[in-house]
Amino acid sequence: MTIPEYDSVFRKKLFADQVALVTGGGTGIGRAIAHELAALGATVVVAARREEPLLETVAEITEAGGSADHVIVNIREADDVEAMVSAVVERHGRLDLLVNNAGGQFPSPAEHISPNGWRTVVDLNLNGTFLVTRAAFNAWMGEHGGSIVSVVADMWNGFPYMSHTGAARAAVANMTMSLAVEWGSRGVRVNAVAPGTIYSSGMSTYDEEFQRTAAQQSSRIPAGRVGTESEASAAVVFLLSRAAAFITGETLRVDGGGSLLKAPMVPVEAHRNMPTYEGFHLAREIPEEWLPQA
Ligand SMILES: CCCCCCCCC/C=C/C(=O)SCCNC(=O)CCNC(=O)[C@H](O)C(C)(C)COP(=O)(O)OP(=O)(O)OC[C@H]1O[C@@H](n2cnc3c(N)ncnc32)[C@H](O)[C@@H]1OP(=O)(O)O
Ligand SMILES: NC(=O)C1=CN([C@@H]2O[C@H](COP(=O)(O)OP(=O)(O)OC[C@H]3O[C@@H](n4cnc5c(N)ncnc54)[C@H](OP(=O)(O)O)[C@@H]3O)[C@@H](O)[C@H]2O)C=CC1
Repeated sequence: MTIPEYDSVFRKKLFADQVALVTGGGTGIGRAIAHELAALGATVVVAARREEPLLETVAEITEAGGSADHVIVNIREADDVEAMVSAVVERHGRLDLLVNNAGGQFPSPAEHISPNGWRTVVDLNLNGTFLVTRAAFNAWMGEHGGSIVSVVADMWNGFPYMSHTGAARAAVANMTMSLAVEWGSRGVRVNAVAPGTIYSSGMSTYDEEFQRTAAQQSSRIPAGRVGTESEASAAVVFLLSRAAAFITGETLRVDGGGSLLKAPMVPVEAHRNMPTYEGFHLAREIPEEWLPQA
């Protein structure tokens, strides 16, 4: 059976002779990015903790005529990260493109997140992203230039029930701006992509109730639907490419307009637990019918 080519909107050989590292590249959005970059001529290294999905993705890419291999890494471990980046540069002689896609979290009301649960999610999404970015700069990009894109999330207006990841992703967006300034003179562009709800394989890591809530997001998204892995990939590939040569420090939303709506992701229960403030006797008191009814 012939493997159909990745139907990228970008031109073939766009990344010929370039080497890309995609963390979390064995599954979901990262896997789509790895496929698209390989179809555009890059040699792609996919990296994550579990070897099986990485091997599968490498096999798929190879079968489709692309060039790929893998490294096992826990991006929360600084030594692992250094070893991963050294392996890429030793094997392939360069590292032009970095996609910080590895990440994740669990849904929970904030008051039930344990201290270790909070630390784990921040460690993965913020500290891990920093460690990989720093290692790529020090091992190659600082001297030769490069392009970095981190996958964050729709954390504008907060991220209720995922407050740990919201805080960590907002921090990555801020770090993206800092590094764009620090590393511009070294020929390194640093950007981020903020997906809204994407129907990726990552969704199946959640329980059914959460997936139902995610599926209901369509009515709160101007596009009228959730997004695809390829839609997230296309934005990452654009920012990595020369088409974005004058873009750095940016976080690009890929959310069908969902982040523009002020409607809460989770409805607020009717309550009267926030007493009003009226500073003087002439103030207009909110009438009963304007207050939530029991
Ligand atoms: C709202 C509508 C929106 C609807 C809109 C939907 C938008 C969705 C947007 C986002 C989608 C995606 O990201 S999809 C991608 C999803 N993919 C992933 O999340 C994969 C990566 N995730 C992970 O690996 C895990 O979730 C993560 C916790 C981060 C790391 O796991 P580890 O095995 O390394 O960690 P563990 O040792 O198991 O756990 C470390 C601590 O975290 C706690 N912990 C772990 N899972 C927990 C859980 N489910 N609930 C409570 N606490 C948990 C543990 O109890 C530990 O704390 P102590 O017990 O105190 O020691
Ligand atoms: N799908 C969505 O709606 C959205 C997704 N995102 C983000 O997009 C990115 C990709 O997610 P998606 O494809 O949906 O889900 P996946 O769960 O499929 O992807 C997460 C990837 O990260 C890897 N990973 C997790 N922890 C580590 C670690 N400590 N070290 C190295 N690799 C790690 C996982 O591999 P392994 O477990 O083998 O290590 C996995 O390949 C994530 O950052 C996610 O949070 C953001 C907004 C929305």
